[in-house]
Amino acid sequence: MNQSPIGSTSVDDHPPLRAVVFDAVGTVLHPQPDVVTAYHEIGRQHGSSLSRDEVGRRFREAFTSRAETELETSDAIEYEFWRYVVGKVFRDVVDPEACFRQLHEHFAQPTSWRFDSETERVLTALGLRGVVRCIASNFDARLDGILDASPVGPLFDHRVISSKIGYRKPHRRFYEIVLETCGTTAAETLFIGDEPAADREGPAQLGCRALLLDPGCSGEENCVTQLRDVLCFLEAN
Ligand SMILES: O=C(O)COP(=O)(O)O
Repeated sequence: MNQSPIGSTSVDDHPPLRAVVFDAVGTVLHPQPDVVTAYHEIGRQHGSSLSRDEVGRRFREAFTSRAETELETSDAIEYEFWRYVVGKVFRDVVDPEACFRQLHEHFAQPTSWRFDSETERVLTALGLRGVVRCIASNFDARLDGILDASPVGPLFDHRVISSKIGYRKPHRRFYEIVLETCGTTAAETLFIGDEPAADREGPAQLGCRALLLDPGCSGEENCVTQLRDVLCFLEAN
């Protein structure tokens, strides 16, 4: 077990943890191949001659251009956002709409994703302790199909998906709905995820405990390097 700083978080005054809420993409779920490789390959099939590096640069620019204030959503809004991203990345494809549809469908396929190798073990261990396990994601309704196709899917007691509830992380309402869904108070609930604003600061503002998952963190408070550190955190709290 690596020495992450989880023990440094003293929460003696908190009630026991009764729920763990996992972010999806970048935490328990990873695209295979990675997003840039998939975009580059599918773009190429549609006539794009962009380099992989250029695809990556354009993707990051388009993806991060989303206003932090636009946190209300729906499946239609998510669909249009992804159409916008693909359009920003590829201006040299023969049929932009066909390219977009293929990419959108690609990321709906369970075979385009893999679960972190520790997910099943961590969820099973939490279940044996009677801890509620929730997946809470800014991904859209495509996540349902991916979870339904995996043995990992039924190990989550609840799913909260932003496009279905109308709010994206870090909108406060998103976390409130997670708590209502889990039936736990903020202090009884631990969030874990790879995005500081969405997965750590957002839930912490409501009084939840929250861990950033970052393989590169060292010594930082409320940051762990691997998924199974959640179990150590529960032991220590
Ligand atoms: O924005 C996304 O699609 C990623 O969503 P997630 O990291 O909250 O699962």
